Amino acid sequence: MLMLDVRKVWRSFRYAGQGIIDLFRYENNAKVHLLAAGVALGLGLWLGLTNLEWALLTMQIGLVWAAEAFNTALEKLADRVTTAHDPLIRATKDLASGAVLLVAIMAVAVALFIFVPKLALLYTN
Ligand SMILES: Nc1ncnc2c1ncn2[C@@H]1O[C@H](COP(=O)(O)OP(=O)(O)OP(=O)(O)O)[C@@H](O)[C@H]1O
Repeated sequence: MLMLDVRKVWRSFRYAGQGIIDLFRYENNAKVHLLAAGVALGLGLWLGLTNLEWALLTMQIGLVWAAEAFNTALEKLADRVTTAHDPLIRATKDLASGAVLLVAIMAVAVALFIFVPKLALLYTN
């Protein structure tokens, strides 16, 4: 029978929340992404965005944070496997951080598409 264990769901949320707190508390790159998101949200509030632009911006911020979280998780797992120099660990970590970089580049591109025309309009009027 379909029975929902609400306490288990709540516990999972708490663990996930702790993961998010740890991410922004201990990971330097995540702090950079947090700052960048703050700047983008501030710019959005200042310049005024459409619902679709807010949706795109929010999505990009979420994607970068999630990629950073996955990257951090993989790094920790890799360090558990070995901290000795290892070509597969190097490849794993480079690929994971490459994924973050890809998403971050796309986020910058989306931000430019949204903000540049608005800033141009502001400074040409
Ligand atoms: N055990 C290892 N063997 C080989 N190369 C490694 C190893 N650990 C780290 N590296 C190399 O050093 C880089 C940085 O790894 P590190 O674990 O220090 O992550 P970080 O400085 O937190 O990087 P990131 O910016 O991706 O969060 C890796 O991308 C990889 O190229």
